[in-house]
Amino acid sequence: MTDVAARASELRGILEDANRRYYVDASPTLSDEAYDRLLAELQSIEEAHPELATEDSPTRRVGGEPIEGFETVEHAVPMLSIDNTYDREELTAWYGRVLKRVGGDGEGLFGAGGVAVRAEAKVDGVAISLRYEGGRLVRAVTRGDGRRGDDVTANVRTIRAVPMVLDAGEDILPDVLEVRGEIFMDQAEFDRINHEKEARGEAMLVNPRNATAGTLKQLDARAVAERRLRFLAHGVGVVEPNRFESYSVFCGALRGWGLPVNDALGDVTDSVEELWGMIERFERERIGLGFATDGVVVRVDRFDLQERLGVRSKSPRWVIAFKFAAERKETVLRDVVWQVGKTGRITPRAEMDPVFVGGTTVTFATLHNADQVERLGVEIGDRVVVQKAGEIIPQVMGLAEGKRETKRRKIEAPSACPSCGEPTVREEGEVDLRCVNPACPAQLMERLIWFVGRDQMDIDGLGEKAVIQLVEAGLVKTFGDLYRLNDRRAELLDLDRMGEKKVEGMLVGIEASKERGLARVLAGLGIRHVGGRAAAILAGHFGDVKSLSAADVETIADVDEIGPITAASVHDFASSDAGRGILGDLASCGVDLTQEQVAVPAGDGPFVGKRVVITGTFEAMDRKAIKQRVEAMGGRVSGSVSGNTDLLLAGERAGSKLAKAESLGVEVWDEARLMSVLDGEGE
Ligand SMILES: NC(=O)c1ccc[n+]([C@@H]2O[C@H](COP(=O)([O-])OP(=O)(O)OC[C@H]3O[C@@H](n4cnc5c(N)ncnc54)[C@H](O)[C@@H]3O)[C@@H](O)[C@H]2O)c1
Ligand SMILES: [Zn+2]
Repeated sequence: MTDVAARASELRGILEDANRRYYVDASPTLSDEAYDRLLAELQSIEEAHPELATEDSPTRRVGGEPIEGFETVEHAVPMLSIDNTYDREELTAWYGRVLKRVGGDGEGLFGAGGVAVRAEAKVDGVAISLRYEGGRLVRAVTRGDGRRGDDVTANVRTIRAVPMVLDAGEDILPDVLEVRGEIFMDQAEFDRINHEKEARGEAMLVNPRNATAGTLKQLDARAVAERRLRFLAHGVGVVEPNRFESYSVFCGALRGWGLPVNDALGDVTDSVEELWGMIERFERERIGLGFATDGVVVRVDRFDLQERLGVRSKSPRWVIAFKFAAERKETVLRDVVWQVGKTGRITPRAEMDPVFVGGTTVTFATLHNADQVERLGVEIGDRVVVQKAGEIIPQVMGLAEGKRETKRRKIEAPSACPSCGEPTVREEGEVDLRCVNPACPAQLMERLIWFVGRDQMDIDGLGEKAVIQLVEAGLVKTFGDLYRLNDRRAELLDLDRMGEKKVEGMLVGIEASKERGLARVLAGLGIRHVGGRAAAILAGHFGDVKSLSAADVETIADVDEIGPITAASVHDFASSDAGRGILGDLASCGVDLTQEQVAVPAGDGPFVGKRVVITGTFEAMDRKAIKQRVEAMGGRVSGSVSGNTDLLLAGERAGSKLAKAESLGVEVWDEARLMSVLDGEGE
C-alpha cells in the first residue's frame, strides 16, 4: 500500500470510530475541530486520488445509524449535511464560487451582480423533518443517515413549539409542507435536569446536544414531555404547491403559520464585508441566547439560484456553515480530588493551574467518572487541553501535544471513600463509584445543605456556609440535630461570625420549617430517585409517614406515576433502620410528617412549565382571566418578554412585546389559537 493509501485508510478508521462515539455513544473523544480537520484531509486525498475513494467512506455519509425501536422512514428529499469551515478566507472563497456560478443573473439586494445570502445561527441540536398535510402534523422524522431517518412523531408531539395544526390565518396553507429544523435543549432546561439528577444521585447529562439526542430516542413519550425541548425551523424539505421565491420569504410564511423560525441573526446581505460584520457581532452576542450555537449557517436566499447551484454527494453547494472554534487553552493538571455527593456518588474533579478560557478563569473541571479518566489518558502532572463545552462548562479534552512531563502520577479511583474510609462500590451497569455508608460525613454535609435548601425545607437564615460550620463544629450530625440547636445557643454564639441576631434568625427559620409538611421532608432527605415531584405525589397519596412506611413495594409502585425503581428506593429507605431512625427522630422533634393536600406539579398539558407572557387585547376574555387559566394549567405568567420566554399570547394591538418575541424567536399564539387550546381543541 502506498503512503497515501495507508493514510486514507487510517483516517477512515479514526473517523468511523469518532462517528460511533459521537452519534451512538454520545461521548465524543475528538473535538469537532479536530474531527473536521481529519475529514477535510481525507476529502482532499480522495479528490486527488479518486481511485482511493470508497463507497462507504465517512466523506460520503451523513450522520448516524437508525435507532432500534423506531420505524425507519425514507425522506422525500434527503436531509444533507452542510459543508463547514473555521476559516474566514474559505468562507469568502465559497461566496466567490457562488458569484461565479450564478452571480451574473443574481439580481442581489442592492443592485446587479451580487447574490443575497441569509445568515442564521447554527443551533446545536438534532435535525428533524416535520411533515404537515393539509396543515396537520402527520410525521416527524430524524435525519438518520440523510436518506432514511427514525419516525419519532409521538415524541415530537410533546414539544410545545411544534404546532400540531398550522394556523392559516389570512394565508393559504400548502397541501404538503415538510419543514426542517432543529430540536434542542436550552441551557436553563439542561441545568434544571442536571440539578434534579444530582439530587437523585443519577449520572448527569454531558451537554445539551447529547441530552436532546438521548431524549428523542426515548421509547416513552411521557419521558420526553418531562423535558422541555425546543424547536426552531431552518430549512425546506417539500412545499406543494411552492409559491415562494426565497428562503427568507418562506420564513415569513412559516412564522405566520405558527412555526417558530430561527431568527437569531436572520439577516440577508449581498456583501461579504457586511456578512463578516454580522458573524463577528453574533460571535460576541450568542452567549446571551440561552442555548448552544456553534456557528453561523450562510445560504443563498433565492430558491431558483439554490437549484442552479445544486448539491454534491453529501452537501448542497448553496449553503455553508462557518463554525466558531471552541476556545482551548493548555494548562497543567495538578491534582484530581474525588468528591462525595449527598447520595454517595464519588466523582473525580480536576484541579488545574488557573487558565483563562472562553471568557472566565478556569481552575476546576469535572472528569465525570473513572471511565472518562481512562478514556482521556491523562495523569497528574500532565499538560492538558481545556475547553468550554457549549461555552459554559469547562472540560478537559485530553493531553496537550508535545513531550509529556516525566514526573507524573496515575489517577487512581479510590477503593475507600475519601471522607469516611469505608470501601467504595461500583454497582453493575453503573459508571459511578459510590460510598454506601449512610453515616458518611461528606454525604451528611451535602445532604444537610440540600435539606435546608429553598425547594426542600426552605430554612431561612441557614445557608450552605452555616451548615458547613455547624457540621465542622460537631454541632450537627443528623437532620434531627438541626431541631435541637435551640438548646445549644451558647455553643452557637461561640462560632466564628455568629452574632446574637444571626443565631436568632437561624433558630426562627428552623422552627418555621417544622410546618413544611411531608412532601418537603421527603424531597429534602435525598432519597435516591426521589425528586420534588415524586415526593409530592407520594406524600399526597399516603397522607402521612406512617402509611408510607407501612406500605410494601408493590403498593408504592401502584401509585400513579411512581415507577418501580423509585418505589424500591423509597421502600428501602422507609424500611431500613437508618431510614426509620431519621423519620422517628424528626417526628419526635415536632416536624410535621403529614400532608393534607399537595399541588403536584402537572406533567403534561400545553402550558406546563412554560414561561408565558400575555399582551394586547382579547375578545373572549380579559388578560387577568387568561392568566388564571394559564397558571391553573401549570404555566408561569410573567410581564416582559425575554430570552427565557417560551410563549407569547398576543391579542389585538400587541405592539412592542410581539416585535420583541418575534425577534427572539419566541413562539406566538393569537387569540384563535389560544381559544382552541383552552377549549381543548387543537393541541
Ligand atoms: N467530535 C467528534 O468526534 C465528531 C464526530 C462526528 C461528527 N462531529 C461533528 O458533527 C459534524 C457533522 O455533523 P452534521 O453533518 O450534522 O453537520 P453539522 O451538525 O455541523 O451541520 C449540519 C446540521 O446543522 C443543523 N443546523 C443548525 N442550525 C441550522 C441552521 N440555521 N440552518 C441549517 N442547518 C442548521 C442542521 O440540523 C444540519 O443537519 C462534524 O462536522 C463535526 O463537527 C464531531
Ligand atoms: Zn463515605
